[in-house]
Amino acid sequence: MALYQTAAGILEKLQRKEGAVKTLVYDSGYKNVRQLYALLCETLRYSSVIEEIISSAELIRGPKKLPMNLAKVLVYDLLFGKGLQCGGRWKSTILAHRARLHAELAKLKVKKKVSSNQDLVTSMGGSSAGRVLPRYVRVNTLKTSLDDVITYFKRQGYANKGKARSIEELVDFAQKSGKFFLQDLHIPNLLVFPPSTDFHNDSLYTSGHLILQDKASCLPALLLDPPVGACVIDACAAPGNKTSQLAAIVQNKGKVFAFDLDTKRLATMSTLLLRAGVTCQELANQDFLKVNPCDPKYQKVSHILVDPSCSGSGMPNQMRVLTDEAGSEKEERLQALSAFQRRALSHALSFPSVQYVVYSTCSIHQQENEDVVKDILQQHPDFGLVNVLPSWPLRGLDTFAGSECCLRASLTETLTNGFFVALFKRRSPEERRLYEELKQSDLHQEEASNRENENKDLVISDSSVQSKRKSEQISQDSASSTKKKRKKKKRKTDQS
Ligand SMILES: C[S@@+](CC[C@H](N)C(=O)[O-])C[C@H]1O[C@@H](n2cnc3c(N)ncnc32)[C@H](O)[C@@H]1O
Repeated sequence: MALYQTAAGILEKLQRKEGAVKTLVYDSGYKNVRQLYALLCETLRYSSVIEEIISSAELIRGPKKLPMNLAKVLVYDLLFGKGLQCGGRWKSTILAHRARLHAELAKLKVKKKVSSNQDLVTSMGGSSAGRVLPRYVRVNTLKTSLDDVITYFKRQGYANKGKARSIEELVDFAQKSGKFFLQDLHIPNLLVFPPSTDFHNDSLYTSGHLILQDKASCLPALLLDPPVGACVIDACAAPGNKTSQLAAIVQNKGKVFAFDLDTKRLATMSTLLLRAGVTCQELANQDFLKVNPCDPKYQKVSHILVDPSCSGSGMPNQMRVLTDEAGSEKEERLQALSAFQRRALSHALSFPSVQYVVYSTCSIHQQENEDVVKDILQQHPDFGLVNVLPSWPLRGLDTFAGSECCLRASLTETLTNGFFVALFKRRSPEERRLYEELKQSDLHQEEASNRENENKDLVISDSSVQSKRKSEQISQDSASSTKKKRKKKKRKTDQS
């Protein structure tokens, strides 16, 4: 029963906005973190279906009524999960209603004209456009190679369907079930399996040869792309999936300094890194904002990954919780988060030798994404954006000139969790000179058109359009100048 009581307690905390699912799961002290997390994610995904069934089956009526959140997790496991796994006093209550609950589920399917549980969730707004995330599996090259893993899966009876050519192909693939897999078209060393595939008990997963990581969350480390032997910082690192990816990219040779404020998450991270064969890390239970950039220890840090705490609104199981928040509370929370994100990103850019900084969130909110990037670019003219992965279909929202250099990810467009990534590069002295010149000429232009406007009211709209065009040009010029330099490197990423 502890499983269901703990899960119900977490659902309550989520409703009181006391944290994100993952954090609350880690904080609960429940031993089987994976089991608890899976139960919560699925209960949240089925939430509207379960609520409707509970209501029509009149499950929580009467004097000794079952608490709503406990009812939700129990009904989830009875109808959609592994069957009830407890012997507590509420089990008999639920079992007494079993036939009625199944009947209400069947009625609801008829009403919604669907036959599968997944279609029912979709029809009730639980998941976008009937799209389901496939199972993404990153091959940990610290322990094995892509070829060896492919050979292993073929021996296990999985058919290799080759490399995907388009996101549409992945979408079709994700509708299927069976023993086969594809290689991803954007991320090298990423395999894609049908959604129902479960590797939690697979020996390659338990031994750290495979990392179960959403495709979008593989982007930041991939785009940062530190060279072998580089000195890297992972600013907000736990539970460490991106740290292990960074360690694989530098081939365990340089150094990965990883910081996190949360002791429990850091402990989980230690286990994850040990299992993944990471040896180049230095973990610190420390506030990244208090790390001294001038400490000689960080003198050689050339690449920094900033993946700070965010609303998590891009995670499918979080969407409902966030959209249910009252407007003003949501706004306050977003403001607090984006203030921290600005400080963390700005702090990263202040390290004296840093050349590249990648910023990412699993949020869909502009306040945590484009707005943060725009402000930071204004505060740090010595950095510009790199136009990463040109073949990626979903770009930053058009809120500032150059926002198309950023990447967005979503279930409907890229078949991933909702995500955002921007890569900053320190401008060379030549790029900085060019940038200042263009900025200066833009200011002159603006000044001239302002003076003109004082005299001629009628040309106001034309002048401001001209001024806007010019500022767009600046960003494109600086983007294309950095783009040329990165082109060779990024072509490699795109092709692989
Ligand atoms: C989105 S999670 C990071 C996920 C991680 N990058 C990964 O891929 O596994 C954000 C992390 O930032 C940590 N955090 C929040 N404020 C921090 C701070 N001031 N300094 C360091 N870490 C912080 C949180 O504890 C949390 O673990």
